[in-house]
Amino acid sequence: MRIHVVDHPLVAHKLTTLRDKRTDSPTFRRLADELVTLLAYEATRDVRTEQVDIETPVTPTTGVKLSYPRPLVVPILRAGLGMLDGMVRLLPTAEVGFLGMIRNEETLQASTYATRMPEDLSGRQVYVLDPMLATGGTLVAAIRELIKRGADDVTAVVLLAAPEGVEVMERELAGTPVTVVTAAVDERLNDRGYIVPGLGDAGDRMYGTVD
Ligand SMILES: O=P(O)(O)OC[C@H]1O[C@H](OP(=O)(O)OP(=O)(O)O)[C@H](O)[C@@H]1O
Ligand SMILES: O=c1cc[nH]c(=O)[nH]1
Ligand SMILES: [Mg+2]
Repeated sequence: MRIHVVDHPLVAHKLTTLRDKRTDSPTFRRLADELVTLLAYEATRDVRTEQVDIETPVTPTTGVKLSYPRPLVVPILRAGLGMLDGMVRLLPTAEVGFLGMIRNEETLQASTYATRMPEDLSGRQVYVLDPMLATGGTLVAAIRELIKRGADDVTAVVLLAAPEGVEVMERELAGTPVTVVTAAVDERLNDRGYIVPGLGDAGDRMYGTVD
């Protein structure tokens, strides 16, 4: 597994506002969207392309276009949904699948409550979106499902990662074609499995849940 931490002042600036507990839900959603677009630029560095012949008003030339089969983008509901628009803005022809997953806040075990994506992902590049890589349980389960369906290149785009979760992914997904692109790797997890300093519960902050 490869990990790429995007080191850029605009990313750091937006992430700082996202972390701030005073940032309200509409601003949180807008910043998450902008941040994903910046991360997507790095995450798609190896997106597959093919050569294409075109004519400019001046002369024939060759360029590139995204290859078929099209990439698949999979947001992990709920919080990953807030990253979808920012990603498909850069990849407008991508197909979109969905995975609904929830982490039990007592046991920290992830479970899947909804799956809607192609059965056969052979030869497909897949971009998984989830703002938080905490214990790693959610992303490991999601990526195992994608690889089981035949995906041969998976990139997870996350806003924040914990070192514990990165270690779990490296161990559990060793030898698989997986890359993680993130805005930061934070200090640690607390005893409730939250990232420190983190940004709190991404889904709650994005959608205004207060329970
Ligand atoms: O790395 P892990 O320890 O598995 O934790 C990370 C997961 O927890 C959060 O989702 P949550 O279960 O809160 O669901 P939500 O998006 O519906 O709020 C987050 O969006 C990740 O999916
Ligand atoms: O810090 C964390 C950990 C898991 N899920 C979140 O939303 N935030
Ligand atoms: Mg949540």
